[in-house]
Amino acid sequence: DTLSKRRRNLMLEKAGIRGPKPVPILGNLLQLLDNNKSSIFNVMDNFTSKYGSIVRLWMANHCILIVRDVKVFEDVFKSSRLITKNSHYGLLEVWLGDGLLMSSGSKWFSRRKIITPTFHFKILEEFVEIFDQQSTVLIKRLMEKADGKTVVRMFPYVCLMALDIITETAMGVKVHAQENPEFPYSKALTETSSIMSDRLIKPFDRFDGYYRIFHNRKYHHLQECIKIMHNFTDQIIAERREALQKSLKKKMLQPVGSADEMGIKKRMALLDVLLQSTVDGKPLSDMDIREEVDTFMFGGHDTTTSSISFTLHLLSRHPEIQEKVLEEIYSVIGEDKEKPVTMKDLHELKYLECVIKESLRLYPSVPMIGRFIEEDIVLNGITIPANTNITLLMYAAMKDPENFPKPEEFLPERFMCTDDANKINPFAYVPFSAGPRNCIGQKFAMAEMKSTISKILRHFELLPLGEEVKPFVKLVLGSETDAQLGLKPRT
Ligand code: HEM
Repeated sequence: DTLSKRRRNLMLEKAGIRGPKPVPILGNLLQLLDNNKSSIFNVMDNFTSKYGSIVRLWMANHCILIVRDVKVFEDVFKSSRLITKNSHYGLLEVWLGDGLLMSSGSKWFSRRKIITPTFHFKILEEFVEIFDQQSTVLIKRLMEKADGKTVVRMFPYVCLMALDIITETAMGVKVHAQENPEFPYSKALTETSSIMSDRLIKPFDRFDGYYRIFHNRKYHHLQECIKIMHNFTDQIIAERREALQKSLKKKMLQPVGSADEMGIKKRMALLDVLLQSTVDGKPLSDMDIREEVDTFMFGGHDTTTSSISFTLHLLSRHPEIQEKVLEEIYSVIGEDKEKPVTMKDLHELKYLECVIKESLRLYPSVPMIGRFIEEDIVLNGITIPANTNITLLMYAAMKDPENFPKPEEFLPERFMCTDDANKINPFAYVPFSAGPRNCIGQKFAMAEMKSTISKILRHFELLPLGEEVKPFVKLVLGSETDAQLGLKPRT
């Protein structure tokens, strides 16, 4: 280990990669200890402005490179070898097992292949109705606050809606989280996300042994929450498997999702697609499916909550942009507030898409991602030694003035550019990551966000009330001040 440490140090030094001076044994852990949720961006930015676009950190024996160099991003994203996640993700393992987000090597490859059709356009199209129904429930809840004066904090409202959407689309069940936030599964999920977020940014808390001793109560609560979630997912899988088998027997080999005797088509949940998938002719086991369903639940609700909330806040501060989105909505959907939207309508909301993209640039739900380098590799001409973690600071790259002039400004028009010469570098704009390990739920997310944001704008004018957002890192991007705004019903 000492040899490997010396080798890594020598190679990085030779490549001119620098970083803060490590102390024996702990490395730079102490410099990272006073990390709190909102200061982590400052800590990272201070490192990169002092040491350059690639910075070396030591956490005990773990070497971590933090990177904001877009050329390195490009080499990482294009590589089919660099698909192993780094140690930070280990925290999620008790919950997500070895599902798509966490797995690597041939397991990841074969899973990705069978899960890709799960997000097929035809399946997503069926979900538009769910997006619409759940945002109708949200509108009802918001109406109580919509007096044009009350400051509304959007995150908790949006979160429960996103939870309802992902539970119904992933598992095919309604948990009514918006009406009943105390439902054990929904509560366990939000509490797990919150505990995991706290642990992620505290280097010592990440170690299970340490956390168990110093945060014993929380440790056991976390185990309890995970048990509740696993039991719930297991139960749903068992029910859906049985329903599938019955339907195959009864309806002459018609899978779930096909039309019943009355000709009424049953909607497929993502889980049903997995139940019908095979690897080398064999179906996935209940455990395999649970990992993937839990991964969808994790990947698919906090991320969209964050992006929808930040976008609504931004729109409340930019009335002229809000007006432009509304005009587009009227021209595509019409002025009837209750009319359900179709996938085709959502596709046509091009300006709204630019608004969401720009919001994700300024406030990326996933601000950084990590990889583990298993063997020496050349990235942007620099040989990076094996056994190194890299963290890509996507939030920083997306504010680089070279690729995004006036980087701090909210300018959705920058995404309207159609001429090739001025098009945005695809490796500089990466809120959904890029390459083989990009976000598999990207189209799902975009449809959900367009549907719910347009629904809210059809019903309310968003007013610039309350405090400004103060981004911080949870598992995904949150805001210390929540996402505040005022609401005025449109007549
Ligand atoms: C605004 C919304 C979203 C954003 C910004 C986002 C972003 C990302 C990013 C950056 C990654 C790469 C993570 C990494 O390399 O560590 C990722 C992966 C993933 N996302 Fe999303 N995501 C969003 C919504 C969703 C939704 C709605 C789902 C599911 C319904 C989903 C499911 C996944 C899965 C399963 C992966 C792992 C893919 C793999 O490793 O092959 N995401 N997402």
